[in-house]
Amino acid sequence: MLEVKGLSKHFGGIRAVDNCSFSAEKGRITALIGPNGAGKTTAFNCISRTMTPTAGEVWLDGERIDHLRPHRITAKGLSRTFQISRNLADMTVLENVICQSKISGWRDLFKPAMSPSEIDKAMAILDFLGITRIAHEDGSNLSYGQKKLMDLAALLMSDPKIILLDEPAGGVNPTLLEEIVGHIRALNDKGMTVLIVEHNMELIMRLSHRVVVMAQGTVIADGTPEEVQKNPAVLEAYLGGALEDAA
Ligand SMILES: Nc1ncnc2c1ncn2[C@@H]1O[C@H](COP(=O)(O)OP(=O)(O)OP(=O)(O)O)[C@@H](O)[C@H]1O
Repeated sequence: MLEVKGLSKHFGGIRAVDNCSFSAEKGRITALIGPNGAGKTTAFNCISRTMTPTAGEVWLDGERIDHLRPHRITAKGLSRTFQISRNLADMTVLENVICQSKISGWRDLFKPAMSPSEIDKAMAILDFLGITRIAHEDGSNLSYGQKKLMDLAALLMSDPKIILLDEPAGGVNPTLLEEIVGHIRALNDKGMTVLIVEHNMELIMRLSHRVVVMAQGTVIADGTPEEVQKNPAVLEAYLGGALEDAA
């Protein structure tokens, strides 16, 4: 279980994340939603320690992890994707998957580029995601959606027990979106804990077991998809009524 306690990240006078507490239960899919600028990505950055929090604690399976460096957090079993796909220039998908998964600790940079066991593992992951056909494609030739799948493959190389997905469906066509949903479900069925930031409300409402809602840096609601959809504070935060439309 991932527990976030009193997490804050301030940028000068901007309280991007302000005393937030929530958890992602083991084996469940938890969504972190909220309007633009609510602080979701900043919270992800603090949890995965790509940013140093101003205050607060992050616990993973009873162990405090907020003081650890990102590669140590990955080694503890927490991995994340980024909103913008990361793609290493002039590398194939297979090379990207292996190398991206290595950019976690500087010592790894001195290991041989790709060991046979890593290639086997990466190919098995590409197979699971149904993208072995693009294994030897140049990463820069991929569609936006294929890059999202490549990122997911790189994430799985570290054998995570919890994955943080930052907008996995953003900018993806409807067919691929269903594929990505299927993969997230399949991973969750295998016991993987998922914390997901996503703007696609319809997707969030049918995929998540639990939804945490942020607005202006704070948690304003936390409950089942049905509960948060009816919550007046949530509807107020989404002034356009996007949640009602998704219901
Ligand atoms: N490095 C930074 N320096 C200053 N302000 C920042 C920085 N990163 C984020 N912010 C501000 O913090 C607030 C929260 O941003 P954040 O990106 O975490 O929100 P979000 O909920 O992920 O938004 P979106 O859904 O649009 O991606 C915003 O006001 C943003 O402008």
